[in-house]
Amino acid sequence: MALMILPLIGSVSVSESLFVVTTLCVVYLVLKFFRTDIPVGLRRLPGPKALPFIGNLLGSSPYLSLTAMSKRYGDVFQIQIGMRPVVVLSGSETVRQALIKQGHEFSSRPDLYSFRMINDGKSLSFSSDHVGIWRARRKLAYSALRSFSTLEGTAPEYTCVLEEHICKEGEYLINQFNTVMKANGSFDPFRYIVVSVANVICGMCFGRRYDHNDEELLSFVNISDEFSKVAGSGYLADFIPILRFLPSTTMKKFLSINDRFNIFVQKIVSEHYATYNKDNIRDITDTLIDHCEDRKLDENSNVQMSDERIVRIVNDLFGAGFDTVSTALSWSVMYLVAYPEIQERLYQELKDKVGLDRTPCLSDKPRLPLLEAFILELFRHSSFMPFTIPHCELWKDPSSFYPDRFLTADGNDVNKIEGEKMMIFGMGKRRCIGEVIARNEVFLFLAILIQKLNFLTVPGEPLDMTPEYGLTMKHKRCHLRAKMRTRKEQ
Ligand code: HEM
Repeated sequence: MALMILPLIGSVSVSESLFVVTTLCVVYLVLKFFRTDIPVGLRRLPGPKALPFIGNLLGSSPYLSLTAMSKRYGDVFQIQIGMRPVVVLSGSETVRQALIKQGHEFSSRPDLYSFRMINDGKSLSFSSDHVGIWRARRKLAYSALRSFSTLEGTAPEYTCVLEEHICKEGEYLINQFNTVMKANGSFDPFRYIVVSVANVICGMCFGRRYDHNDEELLSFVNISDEFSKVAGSGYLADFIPILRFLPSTTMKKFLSINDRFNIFVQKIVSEHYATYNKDNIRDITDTLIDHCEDRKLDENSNVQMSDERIVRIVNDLFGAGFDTVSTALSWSVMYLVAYPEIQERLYQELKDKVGLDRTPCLSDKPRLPLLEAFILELFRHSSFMPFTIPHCELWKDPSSFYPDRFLTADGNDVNKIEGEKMMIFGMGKRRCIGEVIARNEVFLFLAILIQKLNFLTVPGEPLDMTPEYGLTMKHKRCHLRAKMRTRKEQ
């Protein structure tokens, strides 16, 4: 700014000069105000030099820029995003030290402007509260999820209600892929997978499912990438506060998705309140209403939460439950297409260990080690939630997609020690509470799809596996083909 003004100084008026000097003073004072002083005896963390107001530029793939910086500055360094100082931790030991050994200190979330817009600022996942109320809500959410996912199914062939929902949605998904294939010759995998996955969590939270063409459901699940971009710290006004006052199409879209989502959930919660019967708890929403009635809250923390806060937990579960799992499954289909020989091996494993006459089930897991290894490798290689991944030095030949790295030497089992290095669900006090459900969903949906369908590219359309940055990184929307497996192939 000063460089641009200096050559002109000879021809400017006194009032213009005064204006320039005043502006420079204000800028200086603002910079001084936001500068964080280091307490005596402590050192400033290493890190790249930041530009005033803008901070460090991370480009469109922040996880790659940060990985490059960690090579230069080490496992603990500081950057500046806009006007906010940010400490970056990398390397599994450092992350473990922070999130497990010093778990309490690191269990909060930053108080970002965009996070306050999610779930009216009362989100279990995004709000900066990390003690009393957050702990009580997390406990409640966890127990509601656990009791509902282990509940018995409505028919004897299903061991639990989660299995029943996934099996039914898996069959609907196959029919849907076949219908669209017949009509159009190809399909957009995410568009259909997201509805099936949303239906599983809808079944558990609200006891209902939606049609693949339901406009209301599609109006927010099918554009969840817009939400993910902002929630993945991609919104500049979170870091440069003055930008909040400027019109922003990103924020407009973000607010609109949040609104549609809240209205959708609120309507169902109101219907549940109207028909609630203590002796017939139908789903997770009823469980939460039941808790409001009983006030059976965290006995240890003496925390009292409003009814509204308790019922809002269902927003968090539904929101966290569909975007993550559908992103994982959509990537899985991309990898199956990208590595046809692995797809064939997975099909053979299913054919040999489960057969083709019955639908796979959750108890088939120990019989299908290659599928388990494929899922672990998918989590590792796609790293679609990039800020929880372990340092790549942990893996031999990290850029290859190689599921066998997660198998024992004889190939008959999953190598548990290697599997436990996979930290896509986070760790410590904020670790994902939906991990068991998510792992089961990805496993069973995939087993059902691979048993029946062979996924292929569309001729002439090369596969683009470049991830698009967001809280959950998605592949670009694309078209694929699927063919029903015939008995002849067996
Ligand atoms: C493959 C699927 C999934 C992945 C990769 C995943 C990953 C994660 C990660 C990385 C976190 C943040 C951990 C941290 O901050 O350190 C998280 C939090 C969370 N997840 Fe998941 N998740 C998945 C599926 C699910 C499902 C199915 C549900 C619920 C049904 C769920 C519910 C939550 C909730 C409520 C939180 C917030 C916890 C808190 O802040 O206390 N997730 N998840």
